[in-house]
Amino acid sequence: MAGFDDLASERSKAQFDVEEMKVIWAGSRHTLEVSDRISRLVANDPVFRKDTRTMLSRKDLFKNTLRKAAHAWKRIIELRLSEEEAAELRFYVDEPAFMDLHWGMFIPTIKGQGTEEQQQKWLPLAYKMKIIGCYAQTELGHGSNVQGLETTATFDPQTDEFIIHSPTLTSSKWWPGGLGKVSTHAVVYGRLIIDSKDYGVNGFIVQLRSLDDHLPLPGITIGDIGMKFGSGAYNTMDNGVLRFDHVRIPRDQMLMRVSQVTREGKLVQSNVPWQLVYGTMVYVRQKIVSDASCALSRAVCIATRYSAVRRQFGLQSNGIETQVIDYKTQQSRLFPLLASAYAFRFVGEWLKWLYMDVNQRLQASDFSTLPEAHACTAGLKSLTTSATADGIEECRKLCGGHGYLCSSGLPELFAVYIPACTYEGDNIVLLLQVARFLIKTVSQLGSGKEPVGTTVYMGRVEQLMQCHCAVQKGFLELSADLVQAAVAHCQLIVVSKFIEKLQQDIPGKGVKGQLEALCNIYALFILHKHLGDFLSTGCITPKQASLANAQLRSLYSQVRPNAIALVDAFNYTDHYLSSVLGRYDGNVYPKLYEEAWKDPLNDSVVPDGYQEYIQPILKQQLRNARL
Ligand SMILES: CCCCCCCCC/C=C/C(=O)SCCNC(=O)CCNC(=O)[C@H](O)C(C)(C)COP(=O)(O)OP(=O)(O)OC[C@H]1O[C@@H](n2cnc3c(N)ncnc32)[C@H](O)[C@@H]1OP(=O)(O)O
Ligand SMILES: Cc1cc2nc3c(=O)[nH]c(=O)nc-3n(C[C@H](O)[C@H](O)[C@H](O)COP(=O)(O)OP(=O)(O)OC[C@H]3O[C@@H](n4cnc5c(N)ncnc54)[C@H](O)[C@@H]3O)c2cc1C
Repeated sequence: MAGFDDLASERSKAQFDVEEMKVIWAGSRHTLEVSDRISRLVANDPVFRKDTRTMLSRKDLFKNTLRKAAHAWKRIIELRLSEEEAAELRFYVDEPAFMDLHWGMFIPTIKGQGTEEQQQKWLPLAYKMKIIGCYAQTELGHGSNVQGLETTATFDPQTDEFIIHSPTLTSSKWWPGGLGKVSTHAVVYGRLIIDSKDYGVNGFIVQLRSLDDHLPLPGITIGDIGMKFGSGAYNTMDNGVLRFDHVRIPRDQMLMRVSQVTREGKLVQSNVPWQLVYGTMVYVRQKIVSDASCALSRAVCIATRYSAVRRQFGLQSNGIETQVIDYKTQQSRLFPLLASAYAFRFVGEWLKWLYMDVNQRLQASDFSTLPEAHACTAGLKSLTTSATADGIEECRKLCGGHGYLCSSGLPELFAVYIPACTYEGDNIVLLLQVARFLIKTVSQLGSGKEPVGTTVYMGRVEQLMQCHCAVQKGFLELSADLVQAAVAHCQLIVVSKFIEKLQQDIPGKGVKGQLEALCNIYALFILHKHLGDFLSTGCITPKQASLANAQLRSLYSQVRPNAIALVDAFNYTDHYLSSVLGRYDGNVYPKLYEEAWKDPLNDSVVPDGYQEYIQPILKQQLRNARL
């Protein structure tokens, strides 16, 4: 078979140990073993099939998601899966659902912002799924501006309770995932009011629905906010709307690690920075960076395998056309994305370490690295999600017409992925936070602090920082240049962490060589993309720039024979890729043809509606023709 032979021949060209590269990509032999075993468990379970998703109505789609979530939970219990294995299973089920927010936000919030006592009360309930929680921060009128939230939590000393209320339409909670139809509880962010004084935004655990009949509790109005981008995609998630009409909760349901309210209604600030109220967002942003490398690698795997199977023009002496992966234009679009996937993987590993390090320091009341953790998670979340969203779309285009078919897996991947540029912090708003951090950092240079990083990339950041920003009325008015400086700073981090990765012990024949090539491709691609910045720094000359470009092109030739092996190293099952174009066996054309007939439109040869609408036209034309 053409496609199969092509991929088999490509795999025989590999100049490195693919099995060892799989370990590098997974992070360790242990994580490779777990992800390999769990991904195959999911792939072989018919309940987790994904190919019908785009053909279901919203209600059937959602009910099917609930069925999958219940089955996943049942398998986790039956197989006694560890937390790590359970997380892998939810990842490979590959369907946005309330479980993501229960495990990925509700539980981390209680762990990060609850007192020991509150953790002991609520975590066992959450871990055993006796309650299902969501993270209700964003409102109809405010998402980016957390300090602008309007929901109120007013302390009532008479009853030792907080009264949770939605005073305006714009204070309606709006967007929280899992809120619309499933969650029984939420961490609700609202303004703490004591004795008519506003003490700003805090988190409160609020029960939303009865645990007996799932009906909303008194004073609670709750529902789904409606269809989102794409047909299947994120519509498996019940992003919800929630309003409170003076709902009372016990005082001990305010998350009190950061600040406490005493029985007398006195606010006591603990010794941790108030920004810990934002801690869950930092946690999720670092996770999103790893998720970006997964989503981008998935799209690149599909586009790379298809580029090796697809032949177009360039008839060769053996009578067959040229593989499109051999065209320099295809390589110059595809290989930087392949390099970016690896680059984001490694910076995601580092960010996970940074996040754990910050948390360990917090335990010892060392808050010194919190600002850097915030800036890095915010900036890298912004950089990697924007690049990944653009990269998935580029992979769709790299697959030509067939990339636009749902059976390619790319439209669905794009539709599910792109809100990552918005949720957990709009990407521009987050870059502004990085810019603010850079301004503070630059102002401290010379006081013993020296910038670190690769010279050329460092020079670019410094140059971009020589722009104008003005502080007006306590609100930082940042020029767009500073946002570019923030992007440059994050790209510097990505390149630096890739270089650091290469300094580690990297076993396996040829593995380090391939990673060095990918690191150089990423660094030179970014240099080429932002050449104006780099030339304006004076760190490189036009001659050096053209040498760098030539080097980039020669690196593409170096990667070309290894491209299929480099995407095989992601170790994705065909189920996870859910793409006819990205099949491991390359058997594309027969499968594309087979998939077409599965579409419900092909259930009948003559389509519904022909008799009512088309036949009369044709008949009329026929009559006209006879007249
Ligand atoms: C896993 C499963 C996946 C599951 C998959 C994921 C599914 C999707 C789920 C989506 C969930 C969501 O979207 S949840 C909702 C997400 N929402 C957001 O991300 C909102 C974004 N907005 C914000 O974070 C804030 O409003 C922000 C923009 C930072 C501005 O905050 P403020 O106005 O309070 O503060 P500022 O005046 O800007 O800054 C005051 C100081 O605090 C610092 N600061 C600000 N934020 C900080 C932070 N997070 N940590 C530390 N420090 C911080 C600043 O650097 C300043 O420090 P100094 O300079 O030293 O004073
Ligand atoms: C799929 C999805 C899932 C979500 N899940 C959750 C959830 O589970 N829980 C939850 O609480 N929230 C959730 N959200 C909400 C999400 O966190 C917010 O939408 C996000 O933080 C962006 O805020 P916003 O909508 O207010 O955007 P806005 O801030 O209104 O953005 C609009 C435009 O204004 C610009 N802008 C805003 N402020 C500035 C500024 N100071 N300077 C320059 N430009 C600015 C932005 O860059 C953007 O271009 C979800 C959203 C989506 C799409």
